[in-house]
Parts: sequence; C-alpha cells; structure tokens
Amino acid sequence: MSSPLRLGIAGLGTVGIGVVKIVQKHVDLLARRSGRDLAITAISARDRMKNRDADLSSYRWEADPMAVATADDVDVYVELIGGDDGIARDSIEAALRAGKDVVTANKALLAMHGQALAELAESLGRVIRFEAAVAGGIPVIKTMTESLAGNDVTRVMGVMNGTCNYILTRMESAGLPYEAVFEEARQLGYLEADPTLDVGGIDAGHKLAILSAIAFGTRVDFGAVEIEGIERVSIDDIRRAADLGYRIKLLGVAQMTARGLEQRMSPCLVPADSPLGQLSGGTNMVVVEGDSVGQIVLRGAGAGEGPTASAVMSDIVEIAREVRLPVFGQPAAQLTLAQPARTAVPAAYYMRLELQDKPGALAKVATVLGDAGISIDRMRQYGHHSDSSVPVLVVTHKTTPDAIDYAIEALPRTGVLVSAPVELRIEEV
Ligand SMILES: NC(=O)C1=CN([C@@H]2O[C@H](COP(=O)(O)OP(=O)(O)OC[C@H]3O[C@@H](n4cnc5c(N)ncnc54)[C@H](OP(=O)(O)O)[C@@H]3O)[C@@H](O)[C@H]2O)C=CC1
Ligand SMILES: N[C@@H](CCO)C(=O)O
Repeated sequence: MSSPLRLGIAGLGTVGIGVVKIVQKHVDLLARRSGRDLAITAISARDRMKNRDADLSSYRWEADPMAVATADDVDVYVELIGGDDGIARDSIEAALRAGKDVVTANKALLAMHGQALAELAESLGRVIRFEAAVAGGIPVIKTMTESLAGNDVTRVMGVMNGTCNYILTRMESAGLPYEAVFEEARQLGYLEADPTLDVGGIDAGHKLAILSAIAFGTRVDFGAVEIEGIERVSIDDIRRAADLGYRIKLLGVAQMTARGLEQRMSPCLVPADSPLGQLSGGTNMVVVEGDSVGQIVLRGAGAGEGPTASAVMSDIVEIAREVRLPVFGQPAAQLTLAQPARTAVPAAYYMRLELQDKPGALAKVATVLGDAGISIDRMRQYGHHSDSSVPVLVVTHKTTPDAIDYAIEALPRTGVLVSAPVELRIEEV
C-alpha cells in the first residue's frame, strides 16, 4: 500500500469531530476502500481545552488554521470552520497555494466565492470537494456531477433546510403558531447561530446556488437566487393548504428557461401525497430531473454529526482514490454567468382572503382577478371567523407572477378585505 493520505482538520465542532470519529472507527475499512491509509496529522479549533468527546491526543494541535492549511505533513486540508469569508476562505486559499487538496462542508463560502475558489484550485491543479455542503448526508453533489453526467438536467428542486422543514411540519402536526415552534427549534439547538440563515431561506439559497452551477454549467450566482423565508407562513395557511390537499414547504427550484436561469427559494404548496409533500421533520429531499434519467428523488438527513461527516469522508476517500474532478463538474474557466430569469414560469397559486361578509364582496374579488387575467380553478368559502368576516380560498389556474402581484396590490383597493391577502405559489412536482 502507498504512503498514507495525511489530513489536516480545521474546525472540531459538530462536523469536524464527526469526521475524526469516522477516521478512528473505520481505520481498516477506509484503508481498503481508499487503497491507502488515512492519517490525521494536524487539527485546529479555537479552544484547545474544550471537551470534544473524542481522543485527539495523537494529533498535532495548531492554534491557527493557517498552520494546518500549509503544513508540510498535510496532503488534504479539511475546512470545517464555516463562514462565508475570513479564516475559512483565507485558509482554503493558502492550502491550495501550498499544494493541498481541499475538502469543505462550507456552503456559504462556496455560494459566495465558489467561482473564484474553483478557478484558483484548477489553475493550481488542486481539487476542492464539498459533498457535505448541500443536504448534509445526501450524496447529491456526486450524483449530479458523476452519476447524471450524461443528462441535460432540466430542473433541480428540493427541501434543503432541515430546520425550516421541522418548523413547518411541527406547526401542522401540533397546530402551533410559527413563533412557538421557532422557539422550540431554538431550544432543541436546531437553529444556526444567526437564525435568519435558516428561516430567512439564506442557507437553503446557498445550497440551491451550488446545485444550479453543477446542473446548468453556470457560475455559482447566489445573488441571483430569489429568496423568501418562512416567517410569513401562518398556521392558518398550513391548515387551509392541508384542506386543499397540499403541504407548505420551503422549496428551492432551479431551472433553465428561455428567459434565463430561474433560481428561487420560497414557501410553496406541493401536493400532500407527493414525495416532497410527505417529507417531515428535519429531513432533506432533492429532486433532479434529467432528459434521459427522468426524475430521481434523494432523501436523507441534511445535517448532524454522523450524516454530514459521512459526506465529508466520501470526499476524502475520493481524493485518496485519486479521482480528480473539476470543482463544479466542468472546468471553472468554461462556466458562464447565466442571465437570471426576471420572473418565474407561470404556476397555479393559492390565495387566502379574509372578506367582509356583505353582498358583492366575492364579485369584487372576482373582478380584480379577472382584470389581472387570472382564471379561478377552485374557490372555497369557510364558516364565519366573526360576525363580519369570512375566509375565502382561491386556487388559480396557471398564471404569471406579474398577474398575481397585480391582483395582490389591487385587492385591498376593493374595500372588502379585512386583512392583507396571502398568496403562495403551487409548485408542480
Ligand atoms: N452542523 C451540520 O449539521 C452541518 C454543517 N455544515 C457546515 O459544516 C461547517 C462546520 O459546521 P459545524 O461543525 O456545525 O460548526 P460548529 O460551530 O459546530 O464548529 C465550528 C468549529 O470551528 C472552530 N472555529 C471557529 N472559528 C475558528 C477559528 N477562527 N480558528 C479555528 N477554529 C475555529 C470552532 O472551534 P471551537 O470548537 O473551539 O469553538 C469549532 O470547532 C460549516 O461550514 C457548516 O455550514 C454543513 C452541513 C451540515
Ligand atoms: N441549518 C441547516 C444545517 C445543515 O446545513 C439546516 O437546518 O438544514
């Protein structure tokens, strides 16, 4: 067997310690699969004294991740610190310049600086692998880069933030409002240090931007992802959507259209009996559609020590096997910046309107929808909330986002609404 592949790990939190544990637990298995031994030589984190539930005594401790990134006895720099800039980026760049390959789980960094890092790596003949960066333990990067290499990918979509999926499914199952479940998620330690990364859709948007680049051979362009979080999803809408046979998911969709690349991350209705509709708790799901393969569905744990470390290890083994792929599946210099699509493709929409219960109210609503060019597919009126207002649900036929925007702006001017109208896109899955 050849010399061991020497690993330097920076970041010994949830994921970093998970990687250390797998390397320790599966010494022989990994050696057989890699064709060589894997050896951790250097490690780094902020607090050397922290109890990390793993024996780290045989690894050299470096106070500075840069020392790990550039050490002579490190072949692969494993960056598990996180952050879209700063030490994570600096140390990765230093490692590449020092002739190391890089493995990272850092979706924020790749979404913001993936193109520059890919160009640097490829100009130096190094690789950057990042299976863990999207959907944790689900092998979606390798699936898209390798297994689907023979396909023109037409659409990629999915639920890529476990925290949001936990919050939405828990709201439905426990009948609790958003604020109560958000607090529960905080207590359970599900939320990122900055919770807007989760509930604001940003973390999932990072992941979608990375998948788009691989799917469509374009430069990763997080700035072009249209993002809306789950903060405005109410328990009322979750219940009403369920009555109509739908579930609300924070859904990412990327597709190349005649009008440009559409990338959006937003709460959408999906059929309750579809694979996406059935997804509950913190689980992730990615759906990829290719011209030859049709639709494939990948489901699994999107976060956590074991699943995320499992994905990191797959990258380390890939490098040990001397499989060397361009960062985004084709040379970075060939990737082009896609024209962002100005608006999403037409879809059916769900609307919830609280109307004054008086003659002509529904007629006024129907007139606005008609003026907007929106055709009604289904309409349902519920029993009274109060003496004076009544909830009405509308499911439209396929229409454009512009038409919906027009209607949402015009509806309050009818004078028959008692609160702001709610609209959510119904995604065809
Ligand atoms: N947790 C998960 O389930 C998933 C995480 N990821 C990604 O994996 C990466 C790591 O995440 P996770 O393990 O959860 O993060 P943690 O916050 O648990 O761990 C971060 C680690 O980085 C160390 N660190 C922070 N700043 C520095 C610094 N300046 N110098 C040296 N070490 C530093 C911390 O040190 P110390 O321990 O001393 O504080 C800690 O060990 C992130 O990019 C994240 O987005 C991706 C998918 C899922
Ligand atoms: N905060 C992320 C962690 C995994 O990327 C989630 O909830 O899915």
